[in-house]
Amino acid sequence: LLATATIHAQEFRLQPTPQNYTVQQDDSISIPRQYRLMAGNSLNNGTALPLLRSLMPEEAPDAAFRIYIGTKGDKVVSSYRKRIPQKSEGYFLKIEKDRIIIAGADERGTYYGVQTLAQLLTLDKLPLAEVADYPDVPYRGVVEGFYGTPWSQEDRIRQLDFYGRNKMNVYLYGPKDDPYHSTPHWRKPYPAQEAERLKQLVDRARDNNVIFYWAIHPGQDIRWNEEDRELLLQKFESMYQLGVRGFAVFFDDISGEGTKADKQAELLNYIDNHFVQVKKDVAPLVMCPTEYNKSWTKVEGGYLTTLGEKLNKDIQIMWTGNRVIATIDRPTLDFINPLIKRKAYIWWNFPVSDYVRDHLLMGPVYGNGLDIEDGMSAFVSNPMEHAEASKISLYSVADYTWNMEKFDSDTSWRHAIKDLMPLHAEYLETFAAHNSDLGKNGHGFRREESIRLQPALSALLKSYLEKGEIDETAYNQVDEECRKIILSADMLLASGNENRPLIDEIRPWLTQFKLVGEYGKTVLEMMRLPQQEEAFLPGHAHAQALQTLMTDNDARYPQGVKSGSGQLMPTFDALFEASTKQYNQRFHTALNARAVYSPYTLESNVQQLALLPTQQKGKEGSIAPSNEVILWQAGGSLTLSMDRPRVLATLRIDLGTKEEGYTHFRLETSLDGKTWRNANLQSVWKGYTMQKADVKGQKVLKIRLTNTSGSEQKVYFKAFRLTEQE
Ligand SMILES: CCCCCN1[C@H](CO)[C@@H](O)[C@@H](O)[C@@H]1CC(=O)NC
Repeated sequence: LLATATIHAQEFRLQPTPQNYTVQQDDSISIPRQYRLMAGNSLNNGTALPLLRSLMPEEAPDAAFRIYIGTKGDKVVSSYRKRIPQKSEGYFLKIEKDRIIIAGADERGTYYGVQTLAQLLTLDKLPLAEVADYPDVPYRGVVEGFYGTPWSQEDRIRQLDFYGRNKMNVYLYGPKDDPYHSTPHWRKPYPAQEAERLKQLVDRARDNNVIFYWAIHPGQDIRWNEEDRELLLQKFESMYQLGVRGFAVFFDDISGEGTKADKQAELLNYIDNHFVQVKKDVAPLVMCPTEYNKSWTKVEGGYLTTLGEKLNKDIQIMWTGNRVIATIDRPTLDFINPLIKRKAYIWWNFPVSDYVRDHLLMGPVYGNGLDIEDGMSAFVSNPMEHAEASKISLYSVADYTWNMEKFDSDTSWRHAIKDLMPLHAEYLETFAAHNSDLGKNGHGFRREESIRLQPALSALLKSYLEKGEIDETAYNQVDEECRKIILSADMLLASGNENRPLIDEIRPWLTQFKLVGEYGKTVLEMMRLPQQEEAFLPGHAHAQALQTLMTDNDARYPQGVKSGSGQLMPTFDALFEASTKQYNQRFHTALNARAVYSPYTLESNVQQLALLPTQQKGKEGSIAPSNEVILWQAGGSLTLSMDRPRVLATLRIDLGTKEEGYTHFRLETSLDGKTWRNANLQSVWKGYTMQKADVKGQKVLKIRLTNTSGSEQKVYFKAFRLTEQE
């Protein structure tokens, strides 16, 4: 506890950064043990008072110290009325020698004033401070909208408490793989147990002054008729009975009938007029369009303009930016807002990692404009399936959306890490700094990684590759960082209960991170020895052993676990290869000089498949699955090439579609890359989407899968696995 207090005292900052915060110079009071509460009755069924009482338990009617708390219009704060910012969710907080005043523009503003007081109370003395504060962006928070394992109940409870502390006011529940959110069961009410858990979340959201939005994803099989419309409204009504007061309809990642703009608008206006406006205590309806980013929009097609013209004005329209994964800037908003005739409700696809699941995205939030707060109605982040690990980014999203012009990416990132693990902050920062880039991916979105070490890494590599020399300064910096990497991994793995949920989430990556540090140290030693015939060998063998260990993936993550993949590993691999080649030339040997070896290479002109990693374990080979909807263009193909002809035993493919879906594709094999022969596919189990090819005993060099249907096919890429004959 002492360490925490020390950390806080050293670099105390309020989170998110307030609009106005002044402290009377080195004047403070000790935290009052007792106080007399003067509360406005507008707070009676709100959550500001319970939070205050949890922070300062000793109420005493005759205490000298007083706390005045209320919203604009309450008598108890009437003399401070003019100090309250005229902005929704604004508040005025003042600490004086004998009193504290918290006056909100509305109940949530008052609650945020108490949250700010909560942070000041972590100091050992209360500064005589004055805060006049309010948010830049009206709706700020998180959309749980990713593919993959939905967050657990515990994850979500911790998330909601985190949103309350960080002044985020929106959580949209929309996990793609919840069958009651999407096809097939969106029409059905939740079974009792799930309903009870959702009710707990709704209650927890209310405690944290967070609007819990429940989203429905009906587009894949909705019929535009009265029956489905009523079933959807009944589902919303059943969620309303659970306490939900925010509703959304997502039409993203679908195909077919459900994509029609006029039908979508008709349904949404009906819901607005017959449900949202009737209930009176429900937040504005939110919808996610099918064309939700600029690269998927054909303006002349009229989809967005139809929504812009027809949708009731208070219905919010989501937007991910110029691409599926993109940062948001002024030109992005200047494109979309005029089309939809309202301010976009930004769905920011970061730090979501469901398309690069072997990576963690732990780096700073950066790249969004700092001058665009007036151009959006909301900014919600679609996070990783790793709830705790996502908090680094979410902390900064809260900071950015509350006070955009004062947002400082690096300061916010460092404080996010301190907030997550105050006692191990330096170790978590080392880990996070080297686990931020996504690697190559179908969306072309990249992030900076190992920023502070980059100059040393490139100097070391450059002097070694070009002059065979060692840049001693760079060498020592990289060597020291490898020591810190190994130390950080061990300290975090052994960090016990400080933040066990976080360590449980990132453990495979921590193990990998330690191997990266050891690999770096081993390669650095090799660099010193390519002229020594005997001494070089153990290091080379150790480096290869570490390479093997780094590809031996954790069973829970079949697609692999990557760490330091942006800067560290490419540099260490290049140095491994260069020093081994030097040794081979000097001693006319043939030590293996390839750092990353796989017998399979993948080529494809289907953008989202082209960069999927291939794996080999013993006799098994695979292309890593993707979680997304793949837009497979007509004529598009994927080719898996071997390093030499190999005899197949089995080949299984799963495109997530039924029998007839496979008629759109042709599977072929080739021994020379020129002449191809068809391989028939048949379903493995009736009614399942996995298919097997009759390739047993065939010697092949290449395998090719082509969309021969003449039109784009939207499929999944759930499996592409082969086994070779012994
Ligand atoms: C075909 C591209 C699918 C893009 C899917 N994006 C995310 C990134 O992978 C994924 O989490 C999914 O929920 C989301 C859909 C989306 O961006 N909706 C506005």
